[in-house]
Amino acid sequence: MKCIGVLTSGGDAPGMNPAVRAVVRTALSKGIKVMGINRGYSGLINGDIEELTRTSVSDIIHKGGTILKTARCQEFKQEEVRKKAVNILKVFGIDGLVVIGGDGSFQGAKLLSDLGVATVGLPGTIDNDLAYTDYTIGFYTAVNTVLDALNKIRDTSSSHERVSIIEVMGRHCGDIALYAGIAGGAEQIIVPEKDYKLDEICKSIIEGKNSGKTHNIIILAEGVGGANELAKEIEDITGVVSRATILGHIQRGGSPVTFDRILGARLGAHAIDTLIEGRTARVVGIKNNKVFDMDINEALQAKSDFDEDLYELAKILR
Ligand SMILES: Nc1ncnc2c1ncn2[C@@H]1O[C@H](COP(=O)(O)OP(=O)(O)OP(=O)(O)O)[C@@H](O)[C@H]1O
Ligand SMILES: O=P(O)(O)OC[C@H]1O[C@](O)(CO)[C@@H](O)[C@@H]1O
Repeated sequence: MKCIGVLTSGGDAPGMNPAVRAVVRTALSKGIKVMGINRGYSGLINGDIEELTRTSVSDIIHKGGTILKTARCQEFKQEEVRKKAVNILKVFGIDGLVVIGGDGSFQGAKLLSDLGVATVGLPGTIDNDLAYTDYTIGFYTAVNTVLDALNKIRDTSSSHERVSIIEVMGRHCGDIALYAGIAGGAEQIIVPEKDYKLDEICKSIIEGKNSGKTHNIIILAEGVGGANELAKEIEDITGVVSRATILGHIQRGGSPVTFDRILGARLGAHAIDTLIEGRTARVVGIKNNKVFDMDINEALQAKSDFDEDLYELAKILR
């Protein structure tokens, strides 16, 4: 392997930069040239590609976003477009590709590997929705951002004696809601993996109020439904003033926390080792603090690993 390409795709995630840095510096340390592909698959099909050196990735370890930019590229779902991408890789002399992104990006990587490209996927998404790995790069930073907001909202919820509903990201995965809810002591955690009963939530709000509770925090994963609608329903039923806060893209930004920087470093380095050792159509991940690589098809088929124990613990502790 003489030259490796790296791209970031899908939603950006804090920690993508440390991962890119690790990919570049590990490859260079082994005598492999690195090409940075800008704007995900969109940049790949347009030949938006430039060589990366050690200094290209200096002073980025602490930065949110991705220096390579990212994009969503619907055309990549067409086989003729992917064939064009294969030709571009050949033109640039790239014989291995590291794709940093979420499950959609991995689908693209898998289909590229079916066309003979040596690919390795690196999990970069705040959602933590890739079941084959314990954590994805960006998840812990997003949880910290939510926690910071939750702490502040708790103050005003308490002063006004209101119900505060905080909507967080995670289309099909409740991990951001679950982790931030536990860490922030939310009264209710509503996630796509579990049904919830509005009547029971309202009953506990009224009981809490009667027993002198001044605040009431409900954390809601976006995949379940709208926070504003829920606030109105709760206010109508309980008579307690309810307000919604939708955190949105604030969760995708900011300096990566220690965990995401170290995860990016370890997974980035392992992705290069995987390619050098001739394993392709792989993804890298972490389980029980051990970095590993596995077949991309198996990884994409891994069943959701929602943490039921943590969810039950949240109910006891609230
Ligand atoms: N089925 C598919 N076939 C080929 N390419 C795909 C497929 N699904 C997604 N992609 C490519 O991957 C890109 C990123 O996918 P997507 O928008 O689903 O984000 P993601 O990687 O899942 O990240 P996030 O979890 O942050 O949203 C798409 O814009 C498209 O270019
Ligand atoms: O606004 P965008 O970039 O389309 O992405 C929003 C989506 O991306 C994610 O943040 C993942 O990065 C999802 O939780 C969210 O639904």
